[in-house]
Amino acid sequence: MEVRARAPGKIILAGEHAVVHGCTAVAASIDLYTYTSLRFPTPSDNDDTLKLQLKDIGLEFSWPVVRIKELLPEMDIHAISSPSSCSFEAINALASLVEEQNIPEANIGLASGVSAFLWLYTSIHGYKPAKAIVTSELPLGAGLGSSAAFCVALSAALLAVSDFVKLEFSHQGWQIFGDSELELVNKWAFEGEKIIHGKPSGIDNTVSTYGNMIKFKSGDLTCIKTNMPLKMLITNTKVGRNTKALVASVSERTMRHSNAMSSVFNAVDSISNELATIIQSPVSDDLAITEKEEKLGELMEMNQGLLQCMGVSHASIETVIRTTLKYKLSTKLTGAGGGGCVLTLLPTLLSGAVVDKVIAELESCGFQCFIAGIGGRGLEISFSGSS
Ligand SMILES: Nc1ncnc2c1ncn2[C@@H]1O[C@H](COP(=O)(O)OP(=O)(O)O)[C@@H](O)[C@H]1O
Ligand SMILES: C[C@@](O)(CCOP(=O)(O)O)CC(=O)O
Ligand SMILES: [Mg+2]
Repeated sequence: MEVRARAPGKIILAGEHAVVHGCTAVAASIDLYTYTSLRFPTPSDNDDTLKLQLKDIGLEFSWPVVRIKELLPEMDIHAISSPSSCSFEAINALASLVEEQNIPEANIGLASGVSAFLWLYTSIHGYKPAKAIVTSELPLGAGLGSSAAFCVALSAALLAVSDFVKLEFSHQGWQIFGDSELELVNKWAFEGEKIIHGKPSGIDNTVSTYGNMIKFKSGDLTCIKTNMPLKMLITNTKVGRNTKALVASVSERTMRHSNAMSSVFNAVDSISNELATIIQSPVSDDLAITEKEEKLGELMEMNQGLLQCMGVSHASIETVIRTTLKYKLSTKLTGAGGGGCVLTLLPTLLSGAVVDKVIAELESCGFQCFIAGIGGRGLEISFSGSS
């Protein structure tokens, strides 16, 4: 039997970074997914390895399970229901197991993802041989939450066939988990995110697990019901960056200027709350929508200014902002910044011709533009083959 899971990426409409420091943020899932499949070999396969294939990247990693046993301490399988953090010793052991795979220098960013895989796998299935295959529609390391989607899809596939979660599975395509399973997936995915991000807020794994649009503060989520159409242009600057390093740099700035940064974070908190209120308030007509869009655009610009104060903007992001401003459109970075993806609010009454012009101008700078569906599905799983 094979289990598959898919988990969406996300955009953050307001509050990235500040959310790591306990402030409110607003995020929505997008209709781009990371897929994982998991299969255990049969005895006749005579295969005693754990394999991870990153299909679209064209890389495959393989560890004899005895090698994993040598380096990683025995997991307490009863701890599946209460995920625990990876110890310092385990982090080092994972790093050794990953190092032995000689990841090409050009893909070295994947090392933390591979460590997270090994940690999640061995925590849930111990030293059992298996093959996991991962593919993703998300750009990796671009602010759209690929790390969280990876951890959520992986945790879900692993838990779906664990002794702990006994699922009534049907063979009818994508299904959703119950509330308690979703909660457990989200907790495990958060542990995986810690390995990749260092100090995640948990917003990315939460929105990837539950989908929709959410308001998130200190681990608590509130579902936001949107009362207006919301269209965002996503521009990938294609400038590579690393969330862990950016989150750490904001924390360092916070240590240096704690009062000033706490004012910056408080301002972001107010922006996120106001943005959520606007999105949820009822609309009567086109004029009301236009007014709301103007307010949202202004809040996005204010949030971008504060992200710049935190030191996470980038010349490429500023280029997108300048370009879209020529068309009176509001833009902010999304995710950790430092490059990666940028959001531009596309008002309902904006003509298709103008949108095409903006996209053409941005793409002429070497950026890549797309419009994704926002606030849709969260995690889903499916089974195939005989059990
Ligand atoms: N499909 C994947 N396969 C393996 N690792 C992944 C995958 N998706 C994400 N990752 C891991 O997450 C890292 C990117 O995460 P991050 O820097 O947080 O950016 P983002 O989450 O915005 O894409 C990658 O460098 C890799 O380690
Ligand atoms: C910067 C931050 O707020 C979002 C990071 O998102 P991404 O990994 O860049 O997609 C960090 C976090 O909330 O964990
Ligand atoms: Mg991430």
